[in-house]
Amino acid sequence: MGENFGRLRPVIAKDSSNVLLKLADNKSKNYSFDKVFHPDEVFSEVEPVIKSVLDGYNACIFAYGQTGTGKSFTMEGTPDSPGIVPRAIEAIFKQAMESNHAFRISFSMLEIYLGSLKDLLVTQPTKATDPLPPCLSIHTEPKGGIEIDNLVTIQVNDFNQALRLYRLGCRFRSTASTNSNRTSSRSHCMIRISITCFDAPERRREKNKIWLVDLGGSERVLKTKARGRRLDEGKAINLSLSALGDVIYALQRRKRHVPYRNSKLTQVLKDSLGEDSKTLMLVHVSPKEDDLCETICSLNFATRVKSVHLGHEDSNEARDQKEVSMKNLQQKMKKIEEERLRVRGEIENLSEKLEALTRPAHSFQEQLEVSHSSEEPLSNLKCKKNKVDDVKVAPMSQLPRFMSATLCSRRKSGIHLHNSEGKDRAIRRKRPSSHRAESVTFPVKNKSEYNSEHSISRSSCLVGLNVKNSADYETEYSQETLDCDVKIETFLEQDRSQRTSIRQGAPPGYLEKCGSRKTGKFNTKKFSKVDDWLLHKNEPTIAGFTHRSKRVLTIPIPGKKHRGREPSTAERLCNGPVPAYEFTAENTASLNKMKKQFDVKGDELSIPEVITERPLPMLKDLFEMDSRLDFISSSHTTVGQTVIQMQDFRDRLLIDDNNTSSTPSLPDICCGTLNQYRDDDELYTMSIMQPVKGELYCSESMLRNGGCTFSPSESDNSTVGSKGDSGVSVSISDLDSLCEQASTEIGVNDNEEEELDASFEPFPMETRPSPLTLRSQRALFMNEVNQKDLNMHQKDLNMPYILSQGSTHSEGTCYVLKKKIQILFASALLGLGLYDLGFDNDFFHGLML
Ligand SMILES: Nc1ncnc2c1ncn2[C@@H]1O[C@H](COP(=O)(O)OP(=O)(O)OP(=O)(O)O)[C@@H](O)[C@H]1O
Repeated sequence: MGENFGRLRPVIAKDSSNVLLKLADNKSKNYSFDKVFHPDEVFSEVEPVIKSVLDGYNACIFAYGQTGTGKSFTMEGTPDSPGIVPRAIEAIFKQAMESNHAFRISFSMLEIYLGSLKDLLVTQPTKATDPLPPCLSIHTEPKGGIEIDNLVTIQVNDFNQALRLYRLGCRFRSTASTNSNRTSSRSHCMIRISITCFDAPERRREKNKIWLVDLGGSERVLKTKARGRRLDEGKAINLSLSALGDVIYALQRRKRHVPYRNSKLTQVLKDSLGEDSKTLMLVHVSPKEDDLCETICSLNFATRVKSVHLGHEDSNEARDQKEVSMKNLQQKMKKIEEERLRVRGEIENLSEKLEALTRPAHSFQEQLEVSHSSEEPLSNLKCKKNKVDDVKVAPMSQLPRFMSATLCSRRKSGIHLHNSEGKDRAIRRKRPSSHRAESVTFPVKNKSEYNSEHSISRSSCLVGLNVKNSADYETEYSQETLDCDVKIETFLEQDRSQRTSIRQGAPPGYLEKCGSRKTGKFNTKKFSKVDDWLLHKNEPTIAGFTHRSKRVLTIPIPGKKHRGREPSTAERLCNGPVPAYEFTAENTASLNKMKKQFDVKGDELSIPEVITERPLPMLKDLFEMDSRLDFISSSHTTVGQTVIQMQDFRDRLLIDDNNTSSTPSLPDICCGTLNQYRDDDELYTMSIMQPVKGELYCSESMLRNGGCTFSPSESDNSTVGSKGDSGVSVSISDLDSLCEQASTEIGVNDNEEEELDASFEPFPMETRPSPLTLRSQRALFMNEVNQKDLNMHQKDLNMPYILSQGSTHSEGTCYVLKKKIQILFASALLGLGLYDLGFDNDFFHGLML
């Protein structure tokens, strides 16, 4: 404050942030600031800025105000009362010392006089002969920093060094006496403290600086009445202050262009006013009433500077634009997500379809389940590898062309082609009109109209192929057979002449010599052929049956009660003990007869001479020992996964002669899959359905019912008893004839038969049940049972035992059927590739013809 205060108009500091300026007696104006300082409180606001400088921020502290208002006094102070500059320098060194980092502090000092930079640390020439100091120029570094070329920068190690330099520079400042201030500053004095710290990554930047600026005072030329050089100095100061105001205004309005280059002052302070710099402006005002206008201008300028918010905050407009852009992006993301989910769903659906199409078949049974019914001409000639009836396969027309099943893909995936109408068909197999056998040839009932030969692989997947011309598919079939180890051949009856050329494993001419089914002649030559075939099959060509020739069938002698646990199937297969069987007193006599007949002296009756003396038993041998096989009780054998139980077979045959009145329980006829029915020709046909759980029970009822038909079926309830769909039907008369021939050819003498027959009670002809009543117990729940039939079936439940072993050859049906069971049993023992060892095997059928 100068001494020429004149008349004062009080500037009232209402509180620490508001200033009330009395404009007139009844008029005043209020200004709000961050802080209204008491003289002793000024530096308290400077210390935080100093701390930011040590943290790497650029900073600027400048004093602004009317001339003579005490700016230089505030910044420089006095020796007794140091101003902002010395105290700031002192604070910098103090905080640097307290820091863990090592700082390099440099000191520079210049003034902007008449628009030019003047280094205050360089001795100014006093004579014309003195060399001129280097010219200072401002340039911008690549990183945006402002550097002043040729400016003397002196590294200072402590506060005193810096203070001496500062005082040295102050001595060169341009000052002059004006009407407003005897020691008026005629320039802008700028002190730069540069700080460098390399080992502090947490600092904002390695090298930063703080400007301590004592601005020249704004002055009104008319009031100061400056002339000449003073006037020029005043104009230059006002001009630079105006440029500073413009920069502040541009920063306040966040204009894209900030006019830094309008003055040297703003150019030098460019990197210390904007961006992330810390700026502290000290506004000085005069208390004099005459300086009211300058005071108002200074306060307005301070208010504008106060409203400047540097940094990267967005404007409202930019914020709105960002919000709109964000919403648009969110909508796009939502659409993309929806599209992604949709595509993912499609991919999953296609994957499921692909998996269904490529899923391997679990068993041949599944293949049968999905095989075509007889609606398609050749459907039952083809095997299907996969079960696809539950899978909805897209029509071919809807699939891309590249996804259309090729022959190879069908073969592997089990895709069935569509019928001629192009409809998808859930492939179902009813009773086949053809038969399958493994490595054997067999006749097929002439039901379908196809007349070509086809060899079908079990592992093939040709079920459902709408084969119209066999010639077109012969290549396919031949290809299929290359992939499998078991070949299945199907033939039409009228094509038997061609069978020898394509069958596998069977000796030539085998089937040609078989008797015709229709003739009812039991041509036993086929047994020899089968024997030959068995010998031929002795080669271990079928996995799992290479040791079958070593099997020994041990039959427990009746009367011996075997104790111990129930043997497992494996044990039974390995000649283990058969399940315990306790004979009653009624059959003891029969036992003794049988032991005498076979000259058995031990407790066990075995047939090693048949099975062990030869690599493989001959079927004729089995027939020769048919009576012995009658003793087979609960014998089990397993081939593959199928168990055949000759359940209670012996019990039906070993009835004491003296106990003819006994009424043994009706034997279990078959497992729940057996059905019988009567057709119009009074053929009593028995259909043994697919074994349930792999077990098949053979029993007496089979013997009593004139014929049997063993054929595969897809389910328990399908086509049972339907007329004409059985593969083989044998009339009673035919079977009788067959039985008679068979008993003769296999060498069963009359004496033996009579002896055997004597042990059984013949079933009186008058009480012989009608074919209908011959339905078994098990057939009750399997057949379509009406109330009428049910009443009749009640009789069946208590039906007396019927002689199974033909007492006369006229009732030899039982005999032949027994033979068939024996053959089945033997086949199971030998692992003759019976398909699942159900009675649907073609080998068995072949033997029946
Ligand atoms: N707070 C104060 N206490 C005592 N004296 C003061 C104070 N403030 C300023 N003065 C005196 O007022 C006179 C003018 O002060 P100063 O030179 O600091 O003003 P200025 O704003 O720097 O003027 P100019 O802009 O012309 O340089 C000086 O003689 C100074 O000693």
